Amino acid sequence: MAGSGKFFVGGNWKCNGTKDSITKLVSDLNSAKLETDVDVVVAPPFVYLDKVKALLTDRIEVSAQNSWIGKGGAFTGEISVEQLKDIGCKWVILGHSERRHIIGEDDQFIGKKAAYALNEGLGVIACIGELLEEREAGKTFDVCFKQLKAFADVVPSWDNIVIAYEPVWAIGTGKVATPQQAQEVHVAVRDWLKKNVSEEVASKTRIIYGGSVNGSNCAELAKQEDIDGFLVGGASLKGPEFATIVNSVT
Ligand SMILES: O=C(COP(=O)(O)O)NO
Repeated sequence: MAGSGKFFVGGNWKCNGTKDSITKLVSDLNSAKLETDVDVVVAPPFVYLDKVKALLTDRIEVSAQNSWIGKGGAFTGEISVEQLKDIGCKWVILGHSERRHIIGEDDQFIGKKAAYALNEGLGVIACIGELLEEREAGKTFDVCFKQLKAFADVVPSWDNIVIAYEPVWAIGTGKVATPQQAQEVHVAVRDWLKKNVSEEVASKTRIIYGGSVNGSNCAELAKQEDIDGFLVGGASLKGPEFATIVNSVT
């Protein structure tokens, strides 16, 4: 399995940063004291991936924020899994809600991307999560299970998958899910894996939470039994705060 820690914390830098700000952020991350049982991954914008990989110590891996659905070639604007591996990238975030709801990627397209990346040896951070109106309509589990099924139908194995539950209404809003709200969905996801994949996959797969996680709310969330880490957006752009979040999960 890519990464052997019991816990997993990713920093999704999204479309943020400059050469100078990222050099400073990496310097802060390199000097942070990080708990050992946590796999730590940061996902810079593509243009800075190689630079960040070269500057980071081995303690932190890099992830892409997306990858192409197959081999490279005449696909203008796309980045292939082969190219990501060529620069030492070990992970890719797929199915992020911003790619689902802004770019328009559907479940099957995302599932095929995940299958290709896994078959080529990348780890996949597989994102799921409901819209506010879906939660208010009582459809949270239906939405998450449908998104999960689109991965399960095609992935070759679950060994290198981390599931990130990111309620869309909590992303970038400051409206973090309560520990109880997050735990309820994480338990349901683990139960879905047990029923639809296997007991072993259900117990081994790390299920992480994302959506307005910060240095103040991470400890309460991390106490929940089925929260195995975080996928952090805004707070991951601040090195010391991201280190606080990493160290809160053990
Ligand atoms: O999208 C997110 C979460 O973003 P925020 O922490 O900024 O809510 N992670 O992938």
